[in-house]
Amino acid sequence: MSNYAIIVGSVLGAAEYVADALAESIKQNQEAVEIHLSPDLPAISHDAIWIICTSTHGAGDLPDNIQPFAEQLENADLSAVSAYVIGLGDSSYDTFCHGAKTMETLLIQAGATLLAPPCHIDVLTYPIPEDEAVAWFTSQTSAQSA
Ligand SMILES: Cc1cc2nc3c(=O)[nH]c(=O)nc-3n(C[C@H](O)[C@H](O)[C@H](O)COP(=O)(O)O)c2cc1C
Repeated sequence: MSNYAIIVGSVLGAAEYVADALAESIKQNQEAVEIHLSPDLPAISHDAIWIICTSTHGAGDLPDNIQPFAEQLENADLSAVSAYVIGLGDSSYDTFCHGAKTMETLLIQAGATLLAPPCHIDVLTYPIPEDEAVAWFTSQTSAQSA
């Protein structure tokens, strides 16, 4: 069983790079991780810690690849799930990181526990968002295990 499930929403690949970098960091700590690029709720363990890693496109929309998963969450019971949310966005949009905010709302409505306030990464400030994401995630997991 994986310790972590990274659930990716990406159009152009940046969130996928972030997921890959997070997975590398997790594996270095001898923990198991699965990346879900076409996430499907029944295939994702509720015992793993979920990391939702999504960008925003359109006018505050979720990427197409994660939209079916978002719909599955609408009627789900996630009371056994603990999760982190990492959003990628561009602050020149007034819908900055709305995709990640949508996922946060869905998780909470379904009863999941957020292990930390979401991390919203502005790609204008952090052109290499995976570095920022790994630094944030490492600080969160260190705080949890302290
Ligand atoms: C057509 C288009 C629409 C976008 N719309 C938004 C938006 O509404 N809000 C936001 O925060 N970022 C928006 N972005 C920025 C992307 O979320 C950002 O570039 C992100 O890094 C893309 O990640 P991805 O490659 O994983 O899809 C948009 C980017 C594009 C190209």
